[in-house]
Amino acid sequence: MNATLITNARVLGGDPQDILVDDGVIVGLGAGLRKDGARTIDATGLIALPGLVDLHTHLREPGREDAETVETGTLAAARGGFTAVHAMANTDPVADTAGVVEQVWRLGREAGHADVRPVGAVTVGLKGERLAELGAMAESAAGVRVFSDDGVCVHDAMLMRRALEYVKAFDGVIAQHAQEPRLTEGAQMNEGELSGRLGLRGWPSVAEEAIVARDVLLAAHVGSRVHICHLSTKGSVEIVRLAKERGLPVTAEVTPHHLLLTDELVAGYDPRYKVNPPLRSAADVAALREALADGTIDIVATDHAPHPVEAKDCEWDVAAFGMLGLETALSVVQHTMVDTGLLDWAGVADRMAFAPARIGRCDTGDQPHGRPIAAGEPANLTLVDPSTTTTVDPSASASLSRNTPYEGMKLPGTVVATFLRGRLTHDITGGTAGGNA
Ligand SMILES: NC(=O)N[C@@H](CC(=O)O)C(=O)O
Ligand SMILES: [Zn+2]
Ligand SMILES: [Zn+2]
Repeated sequence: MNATLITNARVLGGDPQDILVDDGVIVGLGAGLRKDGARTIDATGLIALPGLVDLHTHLREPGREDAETVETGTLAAARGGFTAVHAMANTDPVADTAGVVEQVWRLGREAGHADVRPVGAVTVGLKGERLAELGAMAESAAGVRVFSDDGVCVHDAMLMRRALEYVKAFDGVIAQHAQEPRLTEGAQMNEGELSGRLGLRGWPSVAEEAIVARDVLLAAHVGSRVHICHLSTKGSVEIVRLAKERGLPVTAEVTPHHLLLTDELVAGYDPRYKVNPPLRSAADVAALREALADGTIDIVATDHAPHPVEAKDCEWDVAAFGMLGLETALSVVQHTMVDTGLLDWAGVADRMAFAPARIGRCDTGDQPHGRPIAAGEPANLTLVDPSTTTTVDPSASASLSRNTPYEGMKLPGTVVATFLRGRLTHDITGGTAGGNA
C-alpha cells in the first residue's frame, strides 16, 4: 500500500503535527515529516481523532434489508468518522448463535467500510426466557464480547444474574436496555406534564432507573461488568455516579439525540422524534451533558436505528421507535459538548473511540481500535473540520433510511476523511459534502 502523509493535523485538538502512514500503520508523528512518493493530505485546520468506535448500531441485516444493510450502514459509519461499529442483535433471525454473528461479521469484512463487531443476544430470540449460546458466540470468529437484548430489557433478575456470571469467564459485558416492562406498557413519550396534555401514555424515568439500580447491584454481587445502553435520565446519572464512587463495575452510554433534543419536540406528534428511551426534559439533557463531561457517563453511542419510510410516515401511536445517528453523531457532540466548552477534542476522542473500544474489548487483538495516535499503532484515523456548518439533508445520507431527527438543522463540523488501517473509507478532502444525516 502507498504511504500517506497527513500534514499539519491538530492531533486530538493539540498543536499541528504531521502523521505518516505506511502499510496501514502510523510510522511517524512530528513536525516537517517527508516521504518520497507519498500521497499528501493537507490537514491544516483539521482535527485528527482516532477512528471512532460505536458500541450501539442497528445494521438491520439479516432480515430488514429494506431499512439498512451491513454495506449501507457501515458506509454511513465511515462517513460519520467511525472505523468500528458494534451491530445490535435485534435482527431477524436474532443474532443469538455463532452462525448468525459470524455471518454479520463476515458481511462487514466483505463491505470493508468499517469493522463490524457483532453484539450477541443475551437470551434466545430476545425472549427473556433462556440464555443464548454466549460462549459459542464468544469463541466464534466474530469474537463477541458485548451481549445485549437491546430493544427489550433482560427483566428477569435471575437470568440477568446468570448472564453476568457466564460472560465473566471471557471478560464479556452485558449491555442492558434498562426499561422495566410493566412500567412502560404502551408508553409513547416521556411521562410528565406534556404527555398528559398530548394524551400520550407516559414513560416514567423510574422505569429506567429501577433497572439501572438493580443491575449495578447485581453486577457488583457477581463481580462482572454491566453496561447501561442509552442512559436518558438525571436519576440514572445519579445512580451510576454513586455506583462508580463505590467502585462498582458499571459503564454507561448516552446517545447524541439525548444530548440535544427534548420532549417538547413531541408536541407536533412528528414520529421522527419517537425513540426508545424517549426524549426527556431539558433538566435531564443538562444532567447527561454534565455526566458525559465528568466521566460518569463513559461514552457516546449512536443507537443508529434505521426504519423504512412507512414505519415513520404514519400516526405517532403506530410509528416505530428509533432515529438515524451515525452520520451526525460527531457534529451533535461538537455542538452540545465542544462548542459549549464542556469537553475538548481529547475528551471527544476518549468518549467516542478510546473508551468504547475498551468497553467492547476491541482495543487489543489482531485489528484493534481505539488505540492512541502514535507510531506503531494501526492507522485508524478521522479528520474533522470543526469550522464548517452544514444543513442536515436526509436525502444525502448513505443510510437506506431517512429517519433523522435533525432534518433542516444547521450542525457544526464535517468529517473530511476516515482511514481504516491506512485505507480511506471516506474522503472529501478534495471537495465539500452535499450534506449529512
Ligand atoms: N432505539 C430505538 O428507538 N429503537 C431501537 C431499539 C433500541 O435501541 O432499544 C431499534 O432497534 O429500532
Ligand atoms: Zn435500546
Ligand atoms: Zn438500540
